[in-house]
Amino acid sequence: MTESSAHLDLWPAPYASGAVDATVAVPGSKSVTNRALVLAALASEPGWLRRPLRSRDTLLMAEALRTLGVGIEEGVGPDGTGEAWRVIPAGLHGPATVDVGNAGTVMRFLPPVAALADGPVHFDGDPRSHERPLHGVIDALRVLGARIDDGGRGALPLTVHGGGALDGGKVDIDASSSSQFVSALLLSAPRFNQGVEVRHTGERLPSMPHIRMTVDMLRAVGAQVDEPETGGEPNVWRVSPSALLGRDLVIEPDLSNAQPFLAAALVTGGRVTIPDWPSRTTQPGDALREIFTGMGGSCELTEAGLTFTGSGRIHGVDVDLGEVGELTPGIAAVAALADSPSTLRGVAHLRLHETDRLAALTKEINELGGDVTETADGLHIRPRPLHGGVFHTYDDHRMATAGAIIGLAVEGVEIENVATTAKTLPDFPQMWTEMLATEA
Ligand SMILES: O=C(O)C1=C[C@@H](OP(=O)(O)O)[C@@H](O)[C@H](O)C1
Ligand SMILES: C=C(OP(=O)(O)O)C(=O)O
Repeated sequence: MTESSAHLDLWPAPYASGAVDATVAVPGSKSVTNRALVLAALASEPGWLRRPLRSRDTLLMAEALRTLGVGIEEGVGPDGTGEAWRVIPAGLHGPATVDVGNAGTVMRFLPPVAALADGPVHFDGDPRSHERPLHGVIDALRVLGARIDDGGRGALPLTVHGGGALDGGKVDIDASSSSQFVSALLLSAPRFNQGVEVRHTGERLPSMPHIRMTVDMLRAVGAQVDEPETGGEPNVWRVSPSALLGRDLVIEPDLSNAQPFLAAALVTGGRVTIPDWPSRTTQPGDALREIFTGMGGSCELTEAGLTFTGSGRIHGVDVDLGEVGELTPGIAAVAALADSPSTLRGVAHLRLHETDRLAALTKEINELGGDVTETADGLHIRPRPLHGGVFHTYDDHRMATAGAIIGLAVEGVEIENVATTAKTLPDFPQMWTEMLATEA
């Protein structure tokens, strides 16, 4: 926060002089790709992932699984169309070293996989990865029979001393700091000797759609899952031990990465179509249809995809984003440009995401002349006339896209380190520029 702008890598965020009118094909979902990779690696037969996301987070996941012995080959899908990964499960071996980068999915989903390997697996990542919560996974794995050396930190770096198999069984966890603790334990559980029974004992559990995604994807590969939403006990998930099927899976577009493009329609009073928007999905980004409609505009789901049309007015919202926390930076950016104040609630856990997102959004929007205050669990955003300036991103892909949204309406915004979007959307700057080339 103290760097002088002379040494910064700055990207002039394009200003929109008119209404955008574009179709933007968004690459595959990070959350679906990384779950599909883990499940395919644990299956008893080869499988295919078609149209996988290729970004820092998913390449780190693929590389980590390869390091453990899994085959992941480039190819075209069985029907001859589209780029694909063929995943060939194999015995999981240590010693191995896994770089998690700053990927929540890698640092949380892979220690349970490593517990099944036949040797030590060392995990480390970016400096920020040492600060992100992991205790839920570490403590739970120990209860389930794993040996983990974390130097008493309850966080990265750590070594999982895989014993070739894991007992599994019942475990209580507090997943109020990340839903990924629950997803991590469930994803590998079919391969635990006794499966797993996970009970969340803490306060609010964030990001429920992502847990639904885990359950749906487990069921799709043949796992038996009991869970609260289909008649199970509240806050308890059970996965039985079983073999998993290798599947041929087409990865949905990343609806959270569609957010900045939909926001562009809202902010410029234009129109953006996202092809292949799924008619049924567990992705949290699907909530944008309702949230952005409430902020001004309308959407229509047709054969062509989801078309969002801005009305030329942007309204503030009062909304609990606890289920869809990863949408917060983009919603905050739009809210800073609205005609009335907004309150974003239910997202205290964002303080431990890629960066402290509540502090970062507050500081960066205020430095452009905004009036944002942090609350215990979110943000109050009172729109003010904004001016240009540097928008710092703190190695957070969603800070970069949030700054780009503001830059559409405010001349002279410069995004520091826009390349950080490579975490989930490496082509963002080019896609953004191309979208704007179609201004009406
Ligand atoms: O399981 C997943 O794929 C994710 C779950 C959520 O994590 P938290 O519950 O830690 O917010 C979300 O924010 C993250 O971007 C992806
Ligand atoms: C919180 C996010 O990522 P991660 O999977 O690293 O938790 C995100 O993508 O907004």
